[in-house]
Amino acid sequence: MSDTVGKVIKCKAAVAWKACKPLVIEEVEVQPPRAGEVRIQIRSTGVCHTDSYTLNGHDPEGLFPCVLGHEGGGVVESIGEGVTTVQPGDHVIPLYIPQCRNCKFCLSPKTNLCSKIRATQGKGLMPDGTSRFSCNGKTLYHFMGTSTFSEYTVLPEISVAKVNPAAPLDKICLLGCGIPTGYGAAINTAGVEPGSTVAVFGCGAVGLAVIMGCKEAGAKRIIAVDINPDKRQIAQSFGATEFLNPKEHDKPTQQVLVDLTDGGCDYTFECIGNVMTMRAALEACHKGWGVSTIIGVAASGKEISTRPFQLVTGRVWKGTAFGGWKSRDGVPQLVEKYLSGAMKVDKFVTHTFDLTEINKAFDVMHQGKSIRSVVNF
Ligand SMILES: NC(=O)C1=CN([C@@H]2O[C@H](COP(=O)(O)OP(=O)(O)OC[C@H]3O[C@@H](n4cnc5c(N)ncnc54)[C@H](OP(=O)(O)O)[C@@H]3O)[C@@H](O)[C@H]2O)C=CC1
Ligand SMILES: N[C@@H](CCC(=O)N[C@@H](CSC=O)C(=O)NCC(=O)O)C(=O)O
Ligand SMILES: [Zn+2]
Ligand SMILES: [Zn+2]
Repeated sequence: MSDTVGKVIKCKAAVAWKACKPLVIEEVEVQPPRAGEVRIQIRSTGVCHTDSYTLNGHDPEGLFPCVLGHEGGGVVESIGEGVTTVQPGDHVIPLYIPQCRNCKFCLSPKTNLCSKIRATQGKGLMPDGTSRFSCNGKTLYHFMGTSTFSEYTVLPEISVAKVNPAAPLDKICLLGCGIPTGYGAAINTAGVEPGSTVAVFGCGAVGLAVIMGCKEAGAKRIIAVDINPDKRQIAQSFGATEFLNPKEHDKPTQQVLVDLTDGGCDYTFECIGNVMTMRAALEACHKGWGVSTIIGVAASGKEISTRPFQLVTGRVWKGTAFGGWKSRDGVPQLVEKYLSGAMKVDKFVTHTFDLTEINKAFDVMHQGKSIRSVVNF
């Protein structure tokens, strides 16, 4: 048994003190897990666009000071009373959508949106309404129920997926968000069929994972849409058959796509978080049957619009969170798929940093240079 069990752990974490300010590496105190909770030593974490969105003050639920991060891989350090599904030493992926297996959402095959702890999670707190983090006597909020930008973090047991320890945590941490989200959007949410024509707006990690899912589903044409010309080559390496840079066209992107595809796409995906591209993605769908799936997270106060006629004439607007995966069941399966060589993960990692360099991960994201940065502890 580790000598930290039952004790407060002092460790390093990247603290978001205020919106729009760089993260600060601090010594934080992490309380032991309470009943039904698990304390995890985080070994690696990806940096997702949603971390940047929240740090930049765009999330209506964003709270400061907090510990961001939701794409982690780690090892269980200790467990609280009553925890039965994981034990110290287990390799785990923190889950921002839990799976309690009991709530009406978990019992429905139609959704992965377990709501057992959503209310407290959205307030930056553990299910008992308190935080496990503090720094110099000041309480820090949790983020997305995961807070992986810390050497240690505490999660509810229902928010932890136990995974095969043979898988490298510095790669499979990405199975905590971006890859399952995009891949699942194609496979689970949209249900892309063989022979389909699709368009994917935004070629970051999420969009590339959509492309990967569409290719696996047998899509005939996969049109990657991005304003960053550097994304052409990488999108094609993930399976895009064509690349469209809206900046190279005078016409609206939806018109370009409709013209290119004899009336529109069977499926489109928005992986940017911009309400204008959400509209373009919907309007690029084929009359009668085209389905557009929103994945991108738009800033506080933004609303989508289109002519209702677009829906009257058979286009469908959908959305997805974490690609529809029921998390504790799905993530270990995706890890096995990766280990079998049937799913790309390593290729998404373009940059690695130490915790002290975490702000550089945000810099390369904003410069359009990275797909995913992984921070190793
Ligand atoms: N629903 C869910 O469960 C999840 C949602 N998300 C959300 O998905 C979105 C994508 O995340 P992620 O892949 O990490 O983000 P990235 O920032 O890595 O990728 C976004 C891509 O879109 C490009 N882009 C920006 N503006 C436009 C535009 N107007 N037209 C075309 N392309 C554009 C960017 O170009 P450039 O290189 O120039 O920046 C970049 O290539 C975010 O909104 C994120 O918050 C993420 C995970 C889960
Ligand atoms: N808190 C925001 C919405 C943020 C959001 O939509 N998050 C996605 C995951 S994004 C991951 O990178 C999500 O899963 N949402 C489902 C949920 O229950 O939060 C807001 O209030 O608008
Ligand atoms: Zn994410
Ligand atoms: Zn549930």
